[in-house]
Amino acid sequence: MSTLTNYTTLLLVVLSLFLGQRVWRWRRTPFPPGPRGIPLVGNIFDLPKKYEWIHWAKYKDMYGPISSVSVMGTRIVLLNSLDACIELLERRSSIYSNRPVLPFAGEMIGWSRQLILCQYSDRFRAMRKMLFGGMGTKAAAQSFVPIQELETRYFLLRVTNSPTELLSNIRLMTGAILLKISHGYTIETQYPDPLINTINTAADEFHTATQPGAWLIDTFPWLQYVPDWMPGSGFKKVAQKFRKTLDDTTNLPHRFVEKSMLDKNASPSFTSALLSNNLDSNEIDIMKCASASLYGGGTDTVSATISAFFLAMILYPDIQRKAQLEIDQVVGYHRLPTLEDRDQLPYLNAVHKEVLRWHVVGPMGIPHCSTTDDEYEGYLIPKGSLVMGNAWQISQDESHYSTPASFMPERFLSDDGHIPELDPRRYVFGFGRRRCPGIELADTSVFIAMAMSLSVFVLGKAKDQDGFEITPELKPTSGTVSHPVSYEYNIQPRSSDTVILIQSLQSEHPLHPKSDAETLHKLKAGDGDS
Ligand code: HEM
Repeated sequence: MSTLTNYTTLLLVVLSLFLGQRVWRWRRTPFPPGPRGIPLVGNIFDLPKKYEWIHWAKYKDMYGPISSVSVMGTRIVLLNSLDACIELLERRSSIYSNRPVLPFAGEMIGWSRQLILCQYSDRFRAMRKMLFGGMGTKAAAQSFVPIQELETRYFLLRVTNSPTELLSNIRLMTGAILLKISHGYTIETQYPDPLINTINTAADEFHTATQPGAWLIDTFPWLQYVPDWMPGSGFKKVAQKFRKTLDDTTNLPHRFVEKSMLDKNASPSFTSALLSNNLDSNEIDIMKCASASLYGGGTDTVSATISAFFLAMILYPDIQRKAQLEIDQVVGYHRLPTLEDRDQLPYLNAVHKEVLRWHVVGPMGIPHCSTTDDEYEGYLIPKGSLVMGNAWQISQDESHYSTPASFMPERFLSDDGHIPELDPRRYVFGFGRRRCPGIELADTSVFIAMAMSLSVFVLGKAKDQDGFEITPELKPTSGTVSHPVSYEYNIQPRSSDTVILIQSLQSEHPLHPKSDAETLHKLKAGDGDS
């Protein structure tokens, strides 16, 4: 008994010393600098309403590469240098790989089961492992190149037939590629595809559900337990509706693959490859969410990058011509370029990098969340902080880039002893264990679209009613994924040779391949009956 008391006393002494030391540290170590907040709500009025990355980048001049604000008790840490991003989000990734807990979007609707909001856990690791094995390496991604090349050919045909629909056709191509890769699903191109409609609705609902401050339950999580009949509990109905859409985006395409495999007509895909491995029910659930993350993570980002590429070609016709000349010299005039030509197209590779740097489509990435207290450069980063790396700031950093405001692919070439500047793929895909799992697919999809499009089209400025050229501008939209605001353009076949080349595609590929929309409709209807 007395030994027990001694142990207890010892334990209490150690515990109080430990706590005392922590409180002492907390008192002594300041948070990363930032503007002074007001009681209770903190810096809520310092949060930017748009162009977050430009707003936060100004903090670098004011406070240095690491700064912070506090909103309703949560510390938001802003990293405005590549070194800080690498040190915290990569070298210390065991601490900085969580995502914020969002009671409404994450728990009530179910987004925390999907990769994007999944906590750093076994489920997260299992999803990332499946994605890495299925497409994370160059060799794995290689197996999807035929799909990317075929869908890009369809894109060329569609743009030729309806040149005013360039931007919507970019999105159609990207969606078609990703659903073919994830589930072997062929989208409908003549009327709105039912699967794409459902996924787009889920994306809109995600946006609504994750609006900061829009849902009281995110501040007071106990509200989820209020009974349905209570006034003010309408958010529960909204959550139920959004949850159904989210479940559909995960379950419907999965059932489509199961049915195609049973009918022995499944196209090879990420899902069908994993399903052949006799997974248990937990692994199947994880795999469904991993597959669903491909369209969700890839469509907007890849479309925005390709759209920025076309805009750059309109604004910089000399660069367009130089890239076309390089393609002509390597590929000739009688076939389309393929991914195999890539190593022989250094200038086009440089244009690709410059597009990624010129318009950073995920300028602030997705917030990481820290799981323990940490100290960096003499500042305390408390557990539960949201940590964001400003990729846009890095893209404009003069210590990495000469004249960063200019569109200058040459900066990435190694001709005549020139040392290439920092490859933007180092930071535009995020950092550490949360780094984008679709890098390889994004890299090849964008390159193929650039090479094939430049080989057959010439991009130029549109003209107004009086015949004057309209010069578009790069105006990014705000938000997690930033698109160039839509712009005017003129797109034409490059020459009579390219007209013949495009016509030959028409005879090789039907413009409207038979889609899987009908099967999906049936699966959806069956779902309604059950
Ligand atoms: C140019 C195209 C793309 C860009 C610029 C991009 C960028 C990013 C960035 C910045 C992140 C956040 C990383 C972080 O938190 O540190 C991310 C995450 C993610 N990306 Fe991409 N991405 C692109 C294409 C793709 C593609 C093609 C896919 C799927 C095939 C994809 C799937 C995802 C997923 C699922 C996540 C969440 C990862 C996680 O939370 O663990 N992305 N991406």
